[in-house]
Amino acid sequence: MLTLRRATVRFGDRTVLDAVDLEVADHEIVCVLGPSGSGKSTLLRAVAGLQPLDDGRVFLDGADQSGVPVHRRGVGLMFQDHQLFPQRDVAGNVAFGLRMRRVARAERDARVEELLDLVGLPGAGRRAVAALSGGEQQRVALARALAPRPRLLMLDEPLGQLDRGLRERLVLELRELFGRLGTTVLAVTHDQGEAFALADRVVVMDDGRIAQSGTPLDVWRRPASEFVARFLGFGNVVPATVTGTTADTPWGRIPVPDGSPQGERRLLVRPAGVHLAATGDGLPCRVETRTFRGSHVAVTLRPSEGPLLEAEFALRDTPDEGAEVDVDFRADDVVVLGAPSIASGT
Ligand SMILES: Nc1ncnc2c1ncn2[C@@H]1O[C@H](COP(=O)(O)OP(=O)(O)OP(=O)(O)O)[C@@H](O)[C@H]1O
Repeated sequence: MLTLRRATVRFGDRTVLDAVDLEVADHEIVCVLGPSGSGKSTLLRAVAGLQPLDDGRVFLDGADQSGVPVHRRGVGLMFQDHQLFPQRDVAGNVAFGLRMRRVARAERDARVEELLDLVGLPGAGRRAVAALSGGEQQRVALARALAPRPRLLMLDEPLGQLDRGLRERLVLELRELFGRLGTTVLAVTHDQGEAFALADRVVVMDDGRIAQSGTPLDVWRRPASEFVARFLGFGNVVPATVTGTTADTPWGRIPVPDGSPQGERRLLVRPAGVHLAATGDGLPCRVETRTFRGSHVAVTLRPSEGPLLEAEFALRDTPDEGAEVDVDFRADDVVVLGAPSIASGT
């Protein structure tokens, strides 16, 4: 449906999109994730036709979009700040794209009603947008973007300004809605929770390039690089020498999954891979901090050797702050990262 071939954008001598290849299939929901400045919005703008490419091509349904203006691309856009028209009521906002396409009045009204039902605002057509809550405005913006039946819907930080609870609810609603409508979606967010909940596939960007692309589960389970691992919030990344199913690390010898890359590597231990062991059977550690996280407790451990270790334990197993414990490691939650180690620091 959407194909980017070596899409490149430069601002002065800075390459903000660096020969990006990306495909989005019909009905697929793809979320582009990455730190601030990694080029996510530029990617969306390039697909929409708001940002010319310095090199490479964008294809929609196989057709090269070079020279095709924004309004001819058949894409819907929804930005973080909604950009609703304050002087128009809800129906006037939702009908905007339909009016631009000169859709007849009766059809327009019917479509607006249908859309407002769809986004959970039935009968809200006459309300003033200024009197709506943030979440309601977000729904109106979504209805407006969906009204002309775009072949591709693009969302830039769609839930950015809303509070956390509302975001978590809306993201599930969005996923359900897009699934029901069969909408093809390319969304951009810096919030990994949002991306993982919404997407069929996540694409992690690092400085204008794609660092990893895969299902949320794949990316979570097997981050491709230290950059991706750290971006996902994993802190236990150390240099290691991998031989067979064992790795020599600053925390001692630990097991790694069968088939792991061999030799000098970076290695990630997910917090769930750190387990309490019988005294004298593991790496001695002191419990530094405990943070209650609902279903588990996140614990920082200071080992007798090596850097601080992040662990998570079930509520009933969590040792007290200051306690001395021994831990061992489970291979299932150890990931030998792909690229060879760059010999430096931790
Ligand atoms: N019109 C422009 N002129 C010059 N530099 C620009 C322009 N637009 C974006 N940039 C720069 O390009 C880089 C990528 O910007 P972009 O907005 O695509 O990043 P992003 O990943 O979406 O970031 P954020 O999450 O903060 O929105 C940034 O360093 C930004 O300052």
